[in-house]
Amino acid sequence: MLPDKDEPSGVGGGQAGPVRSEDPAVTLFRQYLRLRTVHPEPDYDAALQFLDRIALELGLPIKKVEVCPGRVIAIITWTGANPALKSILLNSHTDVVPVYQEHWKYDAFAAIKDEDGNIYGRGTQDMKCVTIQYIEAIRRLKSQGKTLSRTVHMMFVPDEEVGGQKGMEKFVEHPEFKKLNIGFALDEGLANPGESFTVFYGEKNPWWITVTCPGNPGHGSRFVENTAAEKLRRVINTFLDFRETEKKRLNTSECFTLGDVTTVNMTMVKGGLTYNMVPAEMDVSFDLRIPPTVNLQEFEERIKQWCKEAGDGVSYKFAQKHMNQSVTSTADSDPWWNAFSMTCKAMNMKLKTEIFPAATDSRFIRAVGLPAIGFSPMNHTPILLHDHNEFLNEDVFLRGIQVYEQLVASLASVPRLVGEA
Ligand SMILES: CSCC[C@H](NC=O)C(=O)O
Ligand SMILES: [Zn+2]
Ligand SMILES: [Zn+2]
Repeated sequence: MLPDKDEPSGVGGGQAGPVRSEDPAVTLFRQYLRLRTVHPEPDYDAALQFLDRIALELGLPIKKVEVCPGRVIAIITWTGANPALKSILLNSHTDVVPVYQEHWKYDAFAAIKDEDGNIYGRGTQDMKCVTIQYIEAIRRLKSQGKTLSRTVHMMFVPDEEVGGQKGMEKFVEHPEFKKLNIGFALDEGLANPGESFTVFYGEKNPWWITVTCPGNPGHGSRFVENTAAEKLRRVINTFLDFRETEKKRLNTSECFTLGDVTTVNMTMVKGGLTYNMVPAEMDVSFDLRIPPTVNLQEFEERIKQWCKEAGDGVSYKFAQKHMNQSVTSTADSDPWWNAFSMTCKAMNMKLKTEIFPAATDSRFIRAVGLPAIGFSPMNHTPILLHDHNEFLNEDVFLRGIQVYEQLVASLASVPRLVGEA
């Protein structure tokens, strides 16, 4: 299969048969996918240049705030008829995770479209699709001559995939963030293989923990007492036993989804110098994701106890420890949720509300007290974020633009709320 040319493309990957001309929104999506904003060295300049061009096309101002050296947040703003009202934030991150190219059918940065209209590339689901869908929805609303009462900000953020410390976590504390006067935010969600759309009203808290096990050193030919490895084994056993318990709870009547149980994965082990020296220290690291319903203080006490029981001197340290458990209202009486869910209902979309199993920049937005909903309009699509051969069908992508068109129009038309200017 031949890679499609950049533009004006149209043929489904060089197939014979009738030519379906490509929607310009799909062409733009494919152009954006070709930018290598991939870790560990994302080409953020390319993304910023692309966004400059978009702002120019839309006739909207773009603001850039460098929160850390080389880490710029860009904001394209469509001012509403009543700018004193709280605004709507459409958030997306510009970075993508790396690929194992040898496991991909096509070049992960060529945005190849196959004969079924499936577009392959890193970021097709996470979350370059959503970025372009926001842009295209605004483009269409503007070209229809619509004026919405609330201001809409599209925000483009770096470094979400590496934890957001130099991105959204910094920016929510920046005076420029306050100035945006945000009332409600949309951010990324996940695909759904069925007919429904999954909507996330909260997230699990990520805890990244390293447990250090000190022990007596000595010659590898002896029975050294109280070794690091013996303690390490106890630590691993307790964490992985807990993993089994949680795994068993999944898919039972009390826990329906991954968002309802604590996940534990052992992700790194370190220690030792040579075959014949008993090491003085061994380390093990875990990635834990804890639902907002868990008492975090009690949970940390359990970890403390596990370490104590593993032996003398066993200690732990956090590389990430998120404690904010705020969730966004999905009550019918909530004006934002009402606008969101009613608009989806009017489009005959079935929604499934869940807790996001991993972490997104929404956690920083919720942590400063703002409501945020995680939503990527991809149904009939396997969940392939961070996976090989990530793809999105162009029809699903195009339908998502229509969804945002309606959603943005109704969210930015939510009448003045109590306490608003
Ligand atoms: C905990 S910070 C890392 C954030 C990352 N986000 C997307 O995959 C995640 O691992 O969930
Ligand atoms: Zn993402
Ligand atoms: Zn991701």
